[in-house]
Amino acid sequence: MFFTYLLLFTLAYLVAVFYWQRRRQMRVFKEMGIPGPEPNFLFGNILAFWAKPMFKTFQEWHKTYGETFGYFEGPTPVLVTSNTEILHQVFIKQFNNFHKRKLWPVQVDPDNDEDVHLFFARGQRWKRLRSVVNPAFTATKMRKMEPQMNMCADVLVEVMDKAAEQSEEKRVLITELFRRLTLNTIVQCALGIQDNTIREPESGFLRHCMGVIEDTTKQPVLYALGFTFPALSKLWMAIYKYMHYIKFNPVYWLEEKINDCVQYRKKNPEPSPDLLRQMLDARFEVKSFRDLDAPASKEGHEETDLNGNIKKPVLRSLTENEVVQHALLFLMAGYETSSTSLGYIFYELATNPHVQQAVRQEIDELLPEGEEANYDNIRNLKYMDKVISETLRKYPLASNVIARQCGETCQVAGLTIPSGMLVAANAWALHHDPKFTPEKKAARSSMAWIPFGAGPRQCIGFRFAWVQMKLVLCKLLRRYQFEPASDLKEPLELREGATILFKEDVPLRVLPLS
Ligand code: HEM
Repeated sequence: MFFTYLLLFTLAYLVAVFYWQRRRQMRVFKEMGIPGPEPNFLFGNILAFWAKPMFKTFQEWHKTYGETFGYFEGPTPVLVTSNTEILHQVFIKQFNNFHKRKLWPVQVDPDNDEDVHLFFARGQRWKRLRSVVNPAFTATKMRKMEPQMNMCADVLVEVMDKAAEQSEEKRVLITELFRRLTLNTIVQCALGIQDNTIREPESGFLRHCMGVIEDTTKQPVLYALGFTFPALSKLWMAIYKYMHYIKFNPVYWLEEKINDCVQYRKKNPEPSPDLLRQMLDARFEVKSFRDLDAPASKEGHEETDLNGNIKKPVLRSLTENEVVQHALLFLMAGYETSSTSLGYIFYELATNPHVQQAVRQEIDELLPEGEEANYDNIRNLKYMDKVISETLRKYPLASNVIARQCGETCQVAGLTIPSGMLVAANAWALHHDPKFTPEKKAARSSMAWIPFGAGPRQCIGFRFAWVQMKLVLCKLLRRYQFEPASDLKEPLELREGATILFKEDVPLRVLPLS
């Protein structure tokens, strides 16, 4: 009996200590004078995202609490803001102290795991990876990849013709086609594989990439536990891996394909413009990534810190595992974002025919007599640039990843941000703020338009995506008139997955121009 009482007393004591600690942690925003929704001591505010997607919840909280507010993911405080001064400080000026991305509760350990790529890496490791991968995305490299992009767009036209012919109304579900196009393009440009995904909806690459994306939304309970008890992250990751051990994980299929490709390319080292060749040339035979991150002083080392200020050398090389992980990252980061963006652009063009006509007119004027669009001449299509910018302003589809974690406690625009706090950009509220409409573009802050994030960790594939979108626009607008199909639902209904995308595919009429 005594032991039962002792056990009950100990349990009650531990629960009380836990409760008291959580309550103390959750006072942080009140002490800073920052408003926000009342947190539950166990989950914080994450249950709100079960009822409504995060990007919509942020917009509602923005209306209730103003441009800067705080909430909790389990015990972790997240400061959400659309204040351009705070964003500028965090993403650019004080990047040295804010170089860490927001971590998800179930993911690899960014400091100790071999399988970490650029997206999750931090500190010197991130700097090394970014400096190796950056040269693969220069203007010169994009110019070399453009013929591949154009070839993929040609196949898209062939497939679109067939799809339109199958219905009397010439109705086509465009996002499914764009997904196949952008995956095919990235497989060719990143891996150098002549894939046929656009023609084959059942392609292995498409099925497995979609499987990975879908998987990010499939374990809400595991994710909730991860947010609530972040200190047990290794346990959540082990459970996640076990679940995939008994149920096939589509990532394994992709890793195997990429690994085969890496082995083949190592044996056949011909020069090629694809991203894999660039990374293989920077491959270095070491036992562990730690040997590459250790400061060294040999030739080829950078001598700057994360902001490019203090001297701290870093080796410009990748391990073989890092090459595979980056190839996988480019597939995943590149195809879904670009296809969803194209979906939004064509939806907007179909529902705003005068804008569609103006883009077409600009193409006809600047690329007369059917001159093929290429990397150099598409730079003159300035109205098209505006249409893409404006669409991404309306729909900042990758907004949920634009966040940073504070390293050491510091001052940001008059606020004391404690170590470990997350700062997230409220991109939807920011982009829809009447202060920052396109007409006021000249006067607005550079932080008012952030669909690709901001600062040194801004999207590395920005130029790749932009060139691809412009080439596709040229190809399709010269050939077709786009109109809403009879069953197009307006306004668009959106859902949140890895990106913010359409709840259902977008049906448009694709009418060949005479
Ligand atoms: C329209 C298409 C795209 C959009 C809207 C988009 C958006 C974003 C955003 C918002 C971020 C986070 C930036 C930040 O935290 O400041 C990001 C990061 C990243 N994106 Fe993209 N992206 C697109 C296309 C691509 C493509 C085509 C690739 C690769 C081929 C790519 C590769 C990456 C990588 C590797 C990162 C992580 C960079 C780092 O942490 O250093 N993205 N992207």
